Amino acid sequence: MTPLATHLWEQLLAEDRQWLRALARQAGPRARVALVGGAVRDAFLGYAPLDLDVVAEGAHVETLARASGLPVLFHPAFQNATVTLPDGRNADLVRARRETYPVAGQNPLPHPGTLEDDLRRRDFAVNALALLIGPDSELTLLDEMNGLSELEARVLRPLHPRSFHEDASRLVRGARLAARLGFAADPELLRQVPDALAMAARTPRLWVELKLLLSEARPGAAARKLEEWGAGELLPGVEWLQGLDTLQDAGQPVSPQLYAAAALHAAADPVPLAEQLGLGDRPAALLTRALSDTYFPDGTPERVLRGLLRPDAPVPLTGRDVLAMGVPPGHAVGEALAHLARLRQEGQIHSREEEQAALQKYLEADRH
Ligand SMILES: Nc1ccn([C@@H]2O[C@H](COP(=O)(O)OP(=O)(O)OP(=O)(O)O)[C@@H](O)[C@H]2O)c(=O)n1
Ligand SMILES: [Mg+2]
Repeated sequence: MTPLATHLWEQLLAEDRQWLRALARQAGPRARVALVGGAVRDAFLGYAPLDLDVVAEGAHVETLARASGLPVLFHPAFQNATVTLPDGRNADLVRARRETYPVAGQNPLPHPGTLEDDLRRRDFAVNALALLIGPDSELTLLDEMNGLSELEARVLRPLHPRSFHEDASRLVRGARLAARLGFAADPELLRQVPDALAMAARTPRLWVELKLLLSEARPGAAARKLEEWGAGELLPGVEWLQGLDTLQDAGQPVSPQLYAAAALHAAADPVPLAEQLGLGDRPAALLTRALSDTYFPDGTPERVLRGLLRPDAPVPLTGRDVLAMGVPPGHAVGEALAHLARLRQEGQIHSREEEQAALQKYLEADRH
């Protein structure tokens, strides 16, 4: 048992270690059970892994998953079991497999394989480490693809020359990881960028990953990576997305919807982009409201987006402004605001000064 394997193991939640130990014991000495992918990567980097992917070789996955007594959703085609852990998180238990791509861009076909095959089929070396858990809980780190040294160097390298051609979504996954973890692109990644772009339209998973990018902690930084790598065409509006990152850094919460709306604003043709990303109607509707002259209070998504996209947009007068101009509290305030809204809609007032002048005129007319 190496100190590193033990160290990685100790990053896991105690209840997750207990579940994994039980799985390995249940699988027995002829099988191999390993924690793989992002969980091992994150443990190495010092983040507590919460999202567990487990590979089993030489065991019957469904039986193994059900032995814990936890709720299981089993997908026979992929020999993949989703187990709901006691605290509600989902963990994936999958049969070790090789993959072939009969049609590049489409889902691969799974074939039974060894644990090593399963590591070789993955996206990046840093995601291809396995922490083996023996039947007596002995731990071994399996580094089939040189992932450790690349984790230390903080680089992302695809595992073979046709990686991005077969699965172009890896380009977007790479940008998400690079921005989130501060990793750099290996020259081999950059060499494969054109392959991914050529396949993008035929790779539904790429658009799923791009939508996930909008839910990263700092989507603007991830979009910037895509641009730096020569793939800026996948997501327009990097400057605005980065502007939203800056607002978030300053403590303003920004939802994925808001990021999506900003990207749509930058798109030459927003309708197909919204469709490809599966955004639904809400980001487009948010964008329309943000670009309108309707009043929205400070801190609302409409106002945040308007401040970004139309920094010179006049800020309409509010009830407080109307009170400050001497209107008594009560229905008169609402009437004055309604009057201003009407003028705004008719295009008669275009600035804060014009709003004030129009209100002054309205109040004077009222007095006479
Ligand atoms: N197109 C893909 C998707 C996933 N994987 C592999 O499956 C693992 C788990 O996938 P996922 O949970 O999507 O990614 P993580 O690496 O765990 O990253 P995240 O923190 O974003 O979940 C990855 O680490 C990687 O080994 C892959 O090779 N190719
Ligand atoms: Mg994950």
